[in-house]
Amino acid sequence: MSGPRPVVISGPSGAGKSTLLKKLLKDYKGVFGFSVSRTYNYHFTNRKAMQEDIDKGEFIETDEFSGNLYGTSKSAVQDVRAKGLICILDVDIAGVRHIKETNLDPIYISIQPPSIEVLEERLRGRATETEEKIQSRLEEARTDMEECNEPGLFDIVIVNSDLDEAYEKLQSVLKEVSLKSG
Ligand SMILES: Nc1ncnc2c1ncn2[C@@H]1O[C@H](COP(=O)(O)OP(=O)(O)OP(=O)(O)O)[C@@H](O)[C@H]1O
Repeated sequence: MSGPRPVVISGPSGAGKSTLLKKLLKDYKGVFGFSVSRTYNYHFTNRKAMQEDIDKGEFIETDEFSGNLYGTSKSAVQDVRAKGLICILDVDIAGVRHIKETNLDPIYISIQPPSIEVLEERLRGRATETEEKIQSRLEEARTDMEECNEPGLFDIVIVNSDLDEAYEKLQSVLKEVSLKSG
């Protein structure tokens, strides 16, 4: 498969994934791409077709919302790659494990907060979540912070303490493994 390898970005909510990705997209315009999610509504035949594709393992992630099924298919990721763009996949750790079972061969990067306390501050500072949501995110973060060090799961774990330093690291990892291969 020609084209640059996709990049998986994972890590707890509030660790700084969007902040880092935003900088990356601004500094490297036209280098990155996102796979377009396919949406199937409640219409029976569409939904059935999507379910069949899910059963065949064609999707790397799916979600259901208001009776609609959403998903990112493997072919959508390959389409981005075929265009010579680095496909960014922002997924949770379950998504990482799922992608490992495919032949997509991405680079796996985990973005971690320096500590759970700092993460909590950032989540509160962002002021986008209810208290209940903050608590459930912190709970999920504890698991994520442990699992990210599992041998072989991520190619690199970047601790986002100082934003500029974390961004430098992210760029250098991408330059080493992906930015050059397009
Ligand atoms: N290095 C940093 N130092 C201080 N604040 C930071 C740093 N990185 C990100 N932040 C701030 O922390 C908050 C959470 O960051 P961000 O929204 O990028 O997280 P995220 O990982 O994308 O979360 P989600 O998965 O919920 O989208 C934001 O308000 C952001 O401005």
